[in-house]
Amino acid sequence: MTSNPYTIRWGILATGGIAQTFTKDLLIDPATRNATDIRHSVVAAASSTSSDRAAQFLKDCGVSSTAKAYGSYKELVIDPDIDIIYIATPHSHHYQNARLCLEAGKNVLCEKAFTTNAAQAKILVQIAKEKGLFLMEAVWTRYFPLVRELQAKVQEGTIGDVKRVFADLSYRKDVEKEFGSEHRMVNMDLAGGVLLDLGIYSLTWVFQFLYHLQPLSQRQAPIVASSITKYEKTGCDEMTSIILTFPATNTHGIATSNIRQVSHDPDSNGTAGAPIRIQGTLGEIQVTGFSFRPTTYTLIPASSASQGSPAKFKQETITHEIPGHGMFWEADECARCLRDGKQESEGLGWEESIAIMETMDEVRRQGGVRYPEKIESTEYPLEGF
Ligand SMILES: NC(=O)C1=CN([C@@H]2O[C@H](COP(=O)(O)OP(=O)(O)OC[C@H]3O[C@@H](n4cnc5c(N)ncnc54)[C@H](OP(=O)(O)O)[C@@H]3O)[C@@H](O)[C@H]2O)C=CC1
Ligand SMILES: O=C1OC[C@@H](O)[C@H](O)[C@H]1O
Repeated sequence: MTSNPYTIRWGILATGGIAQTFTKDLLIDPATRNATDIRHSVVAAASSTSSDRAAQFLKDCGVSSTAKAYGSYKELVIDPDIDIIYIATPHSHHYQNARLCLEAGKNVLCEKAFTTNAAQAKILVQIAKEKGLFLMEAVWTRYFPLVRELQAKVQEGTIGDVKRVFADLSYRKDVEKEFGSEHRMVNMDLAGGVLLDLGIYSLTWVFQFLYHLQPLSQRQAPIVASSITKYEKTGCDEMTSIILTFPATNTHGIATSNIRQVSHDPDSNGTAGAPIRIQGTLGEIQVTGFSFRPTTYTLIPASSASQGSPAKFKQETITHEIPGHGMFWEADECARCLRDGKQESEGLGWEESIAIMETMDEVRRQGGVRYPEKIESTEYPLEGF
């Protein structure tokens, strides 16, 4: 598009699994996804463990040897050569880590779930607002072209008036063996549990249609009815089932999640039933595969006999190729927001991130899941982070 792409310089905070996946995606030439207006440069990484670990991380990701390796997050946030920091620590640490970055004047992309609770999210947003900084929750799925395409179809009325969205994510096969009682997925000290880790994707599918279909001036958080079953070993939430009612449109979202695989196999082509169904008066859209990394959807018209007026589309299945893991699309969004002087993304604005955190607070309240005081706290700074 332009001969002079806008380049942003990333600092990576933490060196675990997703930090590596994200960093590798940043290094993929944006032209392979037809993005010629922006570029990404990884200029530093920090590990709370040691600078050697940060250096090894950079090497493993294939980052240029000129990038800096820090042995603490505090050193990273004061590096003047960084435009934005990507936070990839466990949920329990997001509030403290994001606040550290914002207080130091850095823009932030923070992994999901944004924080452990809405009170923490509100404080981060307030600081970003006051300091004129960009802040975004890294719900990468929102920025997939496939999702944008579906949002446009729904907004155009392709499937009529949308009434209901079903969304499920339940897929781990051997939980006790894989996670035991210490892994961040199930560890209460790290804000583990299915809701903040996987349930947030089910909520994302519900929100990115039903929250957005509410007229802007009447946009409201949903009414929440939910149930939780706990994981015996740690007391974290293992299965969550949520019914959301969006009052401005009287639509319902059913968001379910389980750490364990339940019925459908997202690896399959959807023969056991699509985990995502967006249902309208003229038909529905079914999305198959892992709901956090969607590749395929099917448009299914309702039969005119049962619905009165016929749908104007034919049944069709569409597949999108992903030239990498797919985390670069959220990074591209950050680059464009910084270039355009925006502090928040329209794909997932502050108000919506807070509304989702409030929904998860309410689900945890209804199901009796509370994290240790230290990680629910809004106190800052706290020892040990
Ligand atoms: N978007 C997506 O697809 C995915 C997102 N995620 C999200 O990313 C975040 C991190 O997940 P993931 O990468 O799987 O986690 P990992 O356990 O693999 O990595 C977390 C990293 O955080 C740092 N850390 C700092 N303090 C602690 C602590 N007390 N305990 C453990 N780690 C600590 C460590 O890096 P160091 O030692 O270098 O400081 C560690 O390597 C979570 O918010 C998760 O929800 C996870 C997987 C996929
Ligand atoms: O965000 C995520 O997406 C992929 C899952 O495997 C992972 O547990 C989760 O954190």
